[in-house]
Amino acid sequence: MTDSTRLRIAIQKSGRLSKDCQDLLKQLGVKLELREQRLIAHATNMPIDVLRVRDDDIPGLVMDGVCDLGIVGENVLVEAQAERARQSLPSDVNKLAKLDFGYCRLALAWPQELGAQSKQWFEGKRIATTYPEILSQYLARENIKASVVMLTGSVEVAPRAGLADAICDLVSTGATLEANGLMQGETILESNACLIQNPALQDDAKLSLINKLLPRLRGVKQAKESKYIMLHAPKARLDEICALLPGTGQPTVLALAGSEELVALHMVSSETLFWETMESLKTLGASSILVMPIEKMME
Ligand SMILES: Nc1ncnc2c1ncn2[C@@H]1O[C@H](COP(=O)(O)OP(=O)(O)OP(=O)(O)O)[C@@H](O)[C@H]1O
Ligand SMILES: O=P(O)(O)OC[C@H]1O[C@H](OP(=O)(O)OP(=O)(O)O)[C@H](O)[C@@H]1O
Ligand SMILES: [Mg+2]
Repeated sequence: MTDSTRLRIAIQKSGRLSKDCQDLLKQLGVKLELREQRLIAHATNMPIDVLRVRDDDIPGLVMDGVCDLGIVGENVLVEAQAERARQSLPSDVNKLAKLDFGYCRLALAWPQELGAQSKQWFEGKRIATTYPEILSQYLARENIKASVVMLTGSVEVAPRAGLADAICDLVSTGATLEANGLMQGETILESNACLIQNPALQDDAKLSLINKLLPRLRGVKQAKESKYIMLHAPKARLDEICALLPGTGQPTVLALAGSEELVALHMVSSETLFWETMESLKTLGASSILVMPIEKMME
């Protein structure tokens, strides 16, 4: 029996988003005992239950209020919203955050041997996809009359199998398209994993728990984008050195024992192109440069 007073979060059970979702919950301080066979995991330190389901089911579970929160790819969310709106089912969610994993794009592709094609080529063709709503909306927008062949997986084999002339599927590195002799065309949708909430949620205790988790989520994101930097710098070039390291707050400048010209500088920086920056710092006279990852941050 599940307890309806506990915040319910739906995540993908096994697939591309599962590990990132589990890691994120851990970084947010949610302690879970995940057992492979269990579809519900109870947090041991917060009133949170995690439901582990197929990703396609996540938007509906959140829209119907079965779960309060969900983590799902925007591709699946947009498709479910269009399908449910057409069936007059609840299709609203509050998008609380775009997450920094699950990046992919939904794109058109066709057999490589046909070479480059314009949009007009799709007229009268059969296009295989797992995203019939998004594809149909695109075709209507572009005024292309083509038929949509719905497949739940292995879409890339459809042209070779004679099921379709072209496909509309997810692409990340492009390796799957290449392996299947397909050429990538226009991107219809760019997608990331996102955190969604049931818009009708009114339970004060659950809302305040969400309001506690959201700053932590921002802290995790900010920590990933930041580095802690320690270096020795000539006093005379301190301003130039700091200018190379955009960051939060003021740097800490400490005296170095036995040195008149050098100081130690510690700071948090959002600079990411680190090898290039370190080389520029060296030419300004910096030495003993250490760059360290930050696990959590709260300003
Ligand atoms: N190659 C990729 N790189 C990054 N993210 C991806 C990639 N392919 C898919 N995704 C994202 O991850 C989500 C889950 O992908 P996955 O392939 O695990 O789904 P699935 O096979 O439909 O899983 P399920 O069994 O849960 O229905 C996709 O909806 C998309 O948002
Ligand atoms: O451009 P790429 O980096 O090759 O990634 C694209 C592939 O990744 C996803 O499938 P996944 O590998 O998750 O397998 P699935 O289709 O069995 O879910 C997607 O459906 C594509 O087939
Ligand atoms: Mg799925």
